[in-house]
Amino acid sequence: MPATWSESVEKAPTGGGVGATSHASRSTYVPPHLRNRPPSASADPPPSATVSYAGTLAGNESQGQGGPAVGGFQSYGSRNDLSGGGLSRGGGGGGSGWNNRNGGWDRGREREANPFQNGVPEPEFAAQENLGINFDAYEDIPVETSGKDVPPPVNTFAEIDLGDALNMNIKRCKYVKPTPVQRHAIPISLAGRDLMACAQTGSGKTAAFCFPIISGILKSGQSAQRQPRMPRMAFPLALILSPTRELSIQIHEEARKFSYQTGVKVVVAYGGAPINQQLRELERGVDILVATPGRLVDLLERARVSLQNIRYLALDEADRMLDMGFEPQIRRIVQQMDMPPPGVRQTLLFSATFPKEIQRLAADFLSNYIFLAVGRVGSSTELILQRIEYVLETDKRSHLMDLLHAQRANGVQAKQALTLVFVETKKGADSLEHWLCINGFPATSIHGDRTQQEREYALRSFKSGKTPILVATDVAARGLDIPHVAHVINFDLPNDIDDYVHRIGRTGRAGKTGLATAFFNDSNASLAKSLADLMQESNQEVPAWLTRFAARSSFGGGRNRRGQGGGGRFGGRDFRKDSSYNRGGMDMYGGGNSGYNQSGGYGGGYGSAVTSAWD
Ligand SMILES: Nc1ncnc2c1ncn2[C@@H]1O[C@H](COP(=O)(O)OP(=O)(O)OP(=O)(O)O)[C@@H](O)[C@H]1O
Repeated sequence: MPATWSESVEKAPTGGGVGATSHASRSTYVPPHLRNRPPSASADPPPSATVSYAGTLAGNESQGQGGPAVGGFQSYGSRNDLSGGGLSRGGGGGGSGWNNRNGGWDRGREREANPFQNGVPEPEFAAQENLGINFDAYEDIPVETSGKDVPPPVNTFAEIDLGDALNMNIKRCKYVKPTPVQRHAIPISLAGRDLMACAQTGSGKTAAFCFPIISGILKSGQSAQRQPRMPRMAFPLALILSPTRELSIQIHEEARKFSYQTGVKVVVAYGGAPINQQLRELERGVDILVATPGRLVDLLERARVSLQNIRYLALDEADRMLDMGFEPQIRRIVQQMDMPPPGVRQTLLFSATFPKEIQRLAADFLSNYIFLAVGRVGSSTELILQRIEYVLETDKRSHLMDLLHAQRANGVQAKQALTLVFVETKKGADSLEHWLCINGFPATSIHGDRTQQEREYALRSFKSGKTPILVATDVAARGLDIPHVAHVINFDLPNDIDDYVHRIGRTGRAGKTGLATAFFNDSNASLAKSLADLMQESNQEVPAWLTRFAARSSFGGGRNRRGQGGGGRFGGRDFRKDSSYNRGGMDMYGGGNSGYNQSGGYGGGYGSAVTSAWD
């Protein structure tokens, strides 16, 4: 089964004809002004615009799912084991053991595409990246938890009762032991507790929320239920929301690996792709729905999804999901539809950054939750070497060229050294991509003005090394896990330090090291203080000129979600511990909602409007 829309288009027998960029096997560059054109008889770009690159990598692009199509899978067969019944919470494992959900998949097992295959036989997965994870890099990482009765962490996956099928998939993923956030978050979630978890980029948060959800569904024996009177409506048990389409696609791919041959069915729904295919998938049954908010609202309005059976709600990049751009949609989905309230469902919020204002807002969605911070809240990992260079606006391109030439001279190339370049605007991305290509550096771009098909193609072309430079807006800033991103360049710095943290976090993942370079000039003065502070906290060398900028601009304000705060951020970062938030002596650790911000609408005055790149 093609995992994404463009895969399905590319695999369609009609072939080609969906625009020049749809040629999966060609490393052709299409200038921005020629994109989004209707198909022509010959989709080939003009020869002058063609940049051929890294012939050695040709053919590396098509990474289909390999396995047979799932199509036609209709039901879980013998899932008459709804003994769990209701929406009971809590780990509740007891001795009852694991419900056998294999019936449906057993019968249709040959139909379940192997998510591990990716076009190569399963044993070769052993050569995957995760073997190299450097756990020493996480050895002395500070961890803080707060809340009532925090379950103790575990040291190994074996200590946790996740079930055989899931354990098998963990082995298939080559996860030898849990990362720090997994060590703490998984037992908390398995105990049925709500969780707000903050852990550094690339530290394994996806598995930290997926494992307990899959395990909980398996344990309960509940399955994707159907209402005979509403056969076309899907009733997922878990909802995972993320801010971008590409991140939803990635979470879906990960969750499918984790739930392989467990009988747990994962479906993804995101904007920009034809809704009909997603509707068909949903009709076949769904346990875990991964979605972007906009598409989910559409599905809810069409009455094709009901949230009444939701037992698990996970928000990835939760601070982003609750900031001004997404908050109304999230409230609509979570509070104004038919989803069970906090205390009935279990809610898991994850991000690498959690501004206090957002924590306060998030409390509306949680019940008696545990706050977990692994590493410094919102800090960057020390695995990333950060360099800040003063570069005038007019010199940025030549400076970038120097960096890329130096990189090439060092012999690190193509797939082994991908470079991600962040810019401020969609136009700027197109223009820089074009300029790089005509200067002999194969690049592609991802931003909100590109079609979804082009976005997915660009990402695959980048991952494969065919175009080892990706010019991106913030649409690629969060969550994307792309192996071999060796260098993140902030050609234009963001206005917000948290965005910077997420952007540079595209490198230095899963214990590996990475490099992040930023071009700074006077127009970034408002970021100087938070940037200098962040670098200091991450044991980076702060240039003297930046310290001077920071001293000068510290009065200036600027858009900074972190607020005044000051001082080290580790310790007391659960906003419930901050007396200024703890109005009226309310027991913030008590059950039920916090009572803050019930009306919604955070007015903190930060954050740019959500661009069309999102969702
Ligand atoms: N226990 C583990 N052992 C080895 N590798 C792991 C383990 N857990 C996760 N990984 C790998 O670490 C990488 C980063 O994980 P993930 O994408 O979940 O990070 P994240 O914390 O969500 O990052 P971000 O904040 O950028 O979203 C992935 O490639 C994942 O497969």
